[in-house]
Amino acid sequence: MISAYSGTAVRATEKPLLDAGQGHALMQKAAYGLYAGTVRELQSRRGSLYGARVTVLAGAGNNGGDALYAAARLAGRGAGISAVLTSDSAHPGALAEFRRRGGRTLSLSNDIDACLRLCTTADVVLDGILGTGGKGGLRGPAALLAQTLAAAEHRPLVIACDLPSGVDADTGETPGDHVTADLTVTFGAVKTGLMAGPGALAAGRIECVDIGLGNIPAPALRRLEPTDLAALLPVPRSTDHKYTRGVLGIAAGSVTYPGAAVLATGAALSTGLGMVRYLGPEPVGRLINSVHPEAVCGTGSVPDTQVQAWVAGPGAGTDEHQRQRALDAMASGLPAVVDADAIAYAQPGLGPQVVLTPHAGELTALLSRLGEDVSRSRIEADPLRFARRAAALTGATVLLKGWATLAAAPTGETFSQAEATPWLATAGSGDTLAGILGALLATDRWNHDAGQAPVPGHYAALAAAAASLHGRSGTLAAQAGPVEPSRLPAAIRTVIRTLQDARNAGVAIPVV
Ligand SMILES: NC(=O)C1=CN([C@@H]2O[C@H](COP(=O)(O)OP(=O)(O)OC[C@H]3O[C@@H](n4cnc5c(N)ncnc54)[C@H](OP(=O)(O)O)[C@@H]3O)[C@@H](O)[C@H]2O)[C@@H](O)CC1
Ligand SMILES: [K+]
Repeated sequence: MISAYSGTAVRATEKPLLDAGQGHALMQKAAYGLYAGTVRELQSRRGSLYGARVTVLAGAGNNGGDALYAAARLAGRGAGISAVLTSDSAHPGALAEFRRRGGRTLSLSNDIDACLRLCTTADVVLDGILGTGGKGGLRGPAALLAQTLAAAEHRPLVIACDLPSGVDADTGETPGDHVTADLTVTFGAVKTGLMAGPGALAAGRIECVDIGLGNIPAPALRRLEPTDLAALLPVPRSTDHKYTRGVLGIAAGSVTYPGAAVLATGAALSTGLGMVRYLGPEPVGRLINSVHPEAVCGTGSVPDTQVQAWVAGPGAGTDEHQRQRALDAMASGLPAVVDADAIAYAQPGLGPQVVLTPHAGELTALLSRLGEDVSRSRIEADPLRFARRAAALTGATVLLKGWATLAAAPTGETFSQAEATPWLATAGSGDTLAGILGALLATDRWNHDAGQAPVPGHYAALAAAAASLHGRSGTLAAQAGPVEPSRLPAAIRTVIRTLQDARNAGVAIPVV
């Protein structure tokens, strides 16, 4: 599990250490981590460091200090080092060491063209303009620098020091121009802003360097890793039969949109469960059975159907019966995935076992109905805040889909998963995610262990697991070309088998 903390929390944890005079030692550890991360990246990309051109973008604060010290170490390995000073001042000790190692410096305010050239002709750019002390986006010439880097024809490798400059460490917002990195080497703890919103996209791959900060209070955000995912996947016990494994009710699809029901059913069956009971129009049931003969299809009502969890909404359109089933599923007290058209029926007072699965547009409409007018672009700029807000207002768990998909519990626990491939942005992809999550809810052991209340955030963890499984399956399927959602079930089974085989063998779980 990766835990992320707000920049504010990390700074508060650092404060006593700084007051005790350990600032220099902490900076040396951070700089060494950045140096080592850069060496690894360069060696894997070009085989050697010798002769690599490294340009540091150094701001006035400690972030620039880290990057200058790291570059000074790189000079010791044969790299040619230069720095663009983006402010009138720079960390004095780090600048002196940088120059002592032969680094040359240019001032951004003196010769902007030469500085831009230094960036676009580098092999590696170390971004040390702003760290956790940054406020607002990049300004003036530093903003131009970031734009030039983003548009460069031969883009150098960009490694962010602690976080890409211009990203808000607490929220992932990018209020103005910002650096986009290939790799972010972050210090002490992963910052929340690297795993949420535009910051997650700007961060690239994340490496965290331990600099001995000790414990930071409760994480703001968590991310499931393969071992966590494997532990949440359903494994049948030898005493199980189809009913004890878990039965999922699916009230999805309509005569207008029958395919959504087929996709949700296929994904649920591939995730592994005892049975799918489908409720919906007869022609849709017949279509499902032509692909999945094992699904039990009917036209009945939710209260008359015995299941452990529900999926409601995908492809339901304006079908009145499906609307009633979605309302009944939400009121049933059972875990329920409420997707697509059914999200419109969500009201305050739901429990955490109800998982709403909006994208940003659907969340805009939901929040507006709940009395909060906020634009889609505002939600996309700060998804963490609005996923949590929707969870607090409805009492439900909210899975907000996006580049980094967020799962927020009404009690505040939040997960971020970023395994998805852009190839998954296709019609039918959401129906598949709903089916996967439905299967995880139907087979969830808390469901079957009567009398035990799930821990807070439990349904958010399951929603995150579904998002991770969906993303990994999409990435695997994309290896064979553009992803059709109907191809995802085969990939889901492969990902699950890989995770379970590795867990059973007690070996490190490969990242699919
Ligand atoms: N603390 C520690 O123990 C350790 C910290 N470490 C490292 O330090 C980093 C935090 O360092 P930091 O506090 O010096 O802040 P940092 O982000 O470098 O710069 C602040 C400066 O930028 C300025 N400024 C602000 N916004 C601006 C803008 N939009 N555009 C332009 N300028 C702007 C601001 O000016 P002001 O607003 O105050 O006038 C101030 O001068 C942290 O991320 C990590 O890398 C590690 O070494 C490990 C030990
Ligand atoms: K930075």
